[in-house]
Amino acid sequence: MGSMFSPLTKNIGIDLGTCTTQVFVEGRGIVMSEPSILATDERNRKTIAVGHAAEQLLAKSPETVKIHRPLLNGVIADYNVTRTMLGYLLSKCVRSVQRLRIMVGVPAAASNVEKRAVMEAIFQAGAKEAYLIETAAAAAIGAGLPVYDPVGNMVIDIGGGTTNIAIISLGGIVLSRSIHLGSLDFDDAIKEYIRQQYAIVTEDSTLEEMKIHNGSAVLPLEDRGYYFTGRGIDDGLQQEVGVKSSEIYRVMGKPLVKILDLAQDVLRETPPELAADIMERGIVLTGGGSMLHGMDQLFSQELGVPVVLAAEPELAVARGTGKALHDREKLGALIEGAERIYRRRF
Ligand SMILES: Nc1ncnc2c1ncn2[C@@H]1O[C@H](COP(=O)(O)OP(=O)(O)OP(=O)(O)O)[C@@H](O)[C@H]1O
Repeated sequence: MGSMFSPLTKNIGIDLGTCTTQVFVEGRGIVMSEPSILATDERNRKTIAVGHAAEQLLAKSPETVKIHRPLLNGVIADYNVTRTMLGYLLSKCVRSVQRLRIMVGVPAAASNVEKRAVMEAIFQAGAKEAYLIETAAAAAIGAGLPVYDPVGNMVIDIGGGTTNIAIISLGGIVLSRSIHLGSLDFDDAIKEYIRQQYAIVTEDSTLEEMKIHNGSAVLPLEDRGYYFTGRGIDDGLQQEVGVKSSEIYRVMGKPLVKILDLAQDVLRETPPELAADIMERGIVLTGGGSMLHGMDQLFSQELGVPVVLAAEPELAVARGTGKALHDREKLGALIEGAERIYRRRF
């Protein structure tokens, strides 16, 4: 493998997320974090903006612009848009002459077809070598867990559209589960509540802000109000409403319970000697969704296990994919890879 030593080869880890795409370049760290959004001009179907720039267009919502969110529940929903978005984002991170070796995280529940689509998108975006790793394994590595040691490590990665849970030991996955449920489902639960309770509809960005600023996974000590404007369902008029933290806490309970149930199932199925390690060493939470206020406290209370939030939890998967690429010889069982044998133009 002479190419391994080529100075032009760049190891790149990507968290191709439902909400955010993050790029880790070996030697530089996280170089990009952009919303997984692409905008096209409807008149000629051309791409006009990607990431933050596309998000800004969304706010202005001109009629000639169509906004695409090519990922759903952690997997590719629109292949062509994903390929274009990835190619564009990568072109901003690396020089075209560089030989790219790329690793991307995929949920445990991704089908072979879904995995092939990710692999193909990586090649089409310019990679010479493409690798996949389960999202939760990448998160554990990115969070700095001792995944090679003969101890049980448990990680729960709560993203926008998926939650991935894994038990890792001796450089391999002992058990992993994923569910099509994440922090976007908290937004949906709040949206539905506001619609029913106040007969108001509001922007997705407002719902997200409400969740981040006033949401809580545990009963909030201080019941603060969040004031926002929305459009009345009956009269179409703008009106201001205040929603309390305790209301937001209550409506998020349903999706939260499903994530807790999955974590409980995983713990129940974990071999006893590894379960004992986890009871002692605790569980690590990663992913943007884990940053919800009180999430670690809730998991700890309900599972009866110490729980810690990783440092910069939203970056763990991207960091982990990059680190795993560097250690890919050691992590044979954890990753799938292929070298491009044909060249197509992006
Ligand atoms: N401080 C915060 N409190 C609560 N939620 C947050 C916070 N910060 C970010 N989030 C939520 O995290 C989610 C995005 O997390 P992340 O970037 O890990 O997901 P993703 O990787 O795009 O999704 P997936 O892994 O499901 O494909 C968003 O729904 C966002 O609202």
